[in-house]
Amino acid sequence: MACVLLFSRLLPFSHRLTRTSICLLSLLLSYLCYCALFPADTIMHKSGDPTPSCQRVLADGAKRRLQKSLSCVLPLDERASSVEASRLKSDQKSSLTLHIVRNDTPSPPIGSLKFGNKKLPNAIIVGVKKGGTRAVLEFIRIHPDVRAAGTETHFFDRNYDRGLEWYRGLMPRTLESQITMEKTPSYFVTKETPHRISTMSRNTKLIVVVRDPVTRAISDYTQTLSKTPDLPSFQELAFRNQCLGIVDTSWNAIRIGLYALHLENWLRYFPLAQIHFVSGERLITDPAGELARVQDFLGLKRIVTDKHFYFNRTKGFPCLKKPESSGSPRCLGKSKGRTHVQIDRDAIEQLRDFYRPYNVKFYEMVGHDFKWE
Ligand SMILES: Nc1ncnc2c1ncn2[C@@H]1O[C@H](COP(=O)(O)OS(=O)(=O)O)[C@@H](OP(=O)(O)O)[C@H]1O
Repeated sequence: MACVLLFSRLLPFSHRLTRTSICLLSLLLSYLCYCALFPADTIMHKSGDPTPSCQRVLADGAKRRLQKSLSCVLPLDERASSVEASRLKSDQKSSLTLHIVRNDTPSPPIGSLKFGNKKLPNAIIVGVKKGGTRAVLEFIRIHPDVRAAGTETHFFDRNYDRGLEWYRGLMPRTLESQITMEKTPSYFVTKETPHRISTMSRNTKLIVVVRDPVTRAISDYTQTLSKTPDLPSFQELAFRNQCLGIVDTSWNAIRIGLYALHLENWLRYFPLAQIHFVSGERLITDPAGELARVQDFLGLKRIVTDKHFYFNRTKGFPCLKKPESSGSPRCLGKSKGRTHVQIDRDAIEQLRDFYRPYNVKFYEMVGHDFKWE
């Protein structure tokens, strides 16, 4: 209307128009002003969506910021691999979304999203490399009373100088009732580690996933070869003199399999009862059985059972079933369960002969025959 009045005053000849023509002109001008002020797409939005667009932009931005804050609170690896963490995350996300819809205030209650405290681990999977350590950690952490650091910390072998507070900082937050875990397979063969862990706490529970040392060595070699294609052959590395059957114990892939020798070092600091041995072979054929024993050892209720696993034919390994709440079935990554490099039968037999006395000694020490023939 203001447009019309202004316009009619500015027109020098308006006084000559009749009352009817002024009315018609006013109507036309009103329409033109209206179109100029409210373009077509704005009008469509307004009729189709009751939320004012600026409010929508604010809400979307706030939602994005809150989701970002969430990823800071929960580390990526934990969110990716822990069923419990992803359940928690989706709960938090939906409650935050509700928060945005109901209030115009975009600031999230971030403080209230943190729960529990970061504690030093009560239990550590200390080895062995290529034994099945990732599988044990991923399977045990679906237990609601277990939370674990997602990545290998290497605190007691490579990062000890950083101090215990640095180590604690890597741990997930836990409630009083939950236990904290981590896994770093190289601990088992690092001389200083048993003493260092016992200095942190003599009560730390230790888990060692052991596997036939010959298969383990081939698995180890297969992994190294995938990163270093011009590596010498397995036989060249494993033997000082293959004709005479002299094994090169200085090669790490061979040395790690001397379980009895490494265990002696641990027994100087920890009683045998505080160390639990998981069979890497049975972990594949009967994951629920092995996990039942791990739960008993950790003093946990047997919650992880056979209903959590299924055998994935394509992968050739057990995987975790789809959790009830959300998510998809989970197998371990491509680097777990690789096809091994073919090694000739003679070399394998020679290595079996080499390891036999060490294996027998190991069975005696732990009071269990793992039947690595
Ligand atoms: N469920 C399931 N899925 C996939 N892989 C499984 C599983 N259970 C045990 N394994 C065996 O775990 C082996 C890898 O061991 P680690 O996780 O200890 O390896 S690592 O030291 O962390 O690199 C890996 O060794 P390779 O088969 O030689 O790749 C597997 O044999």
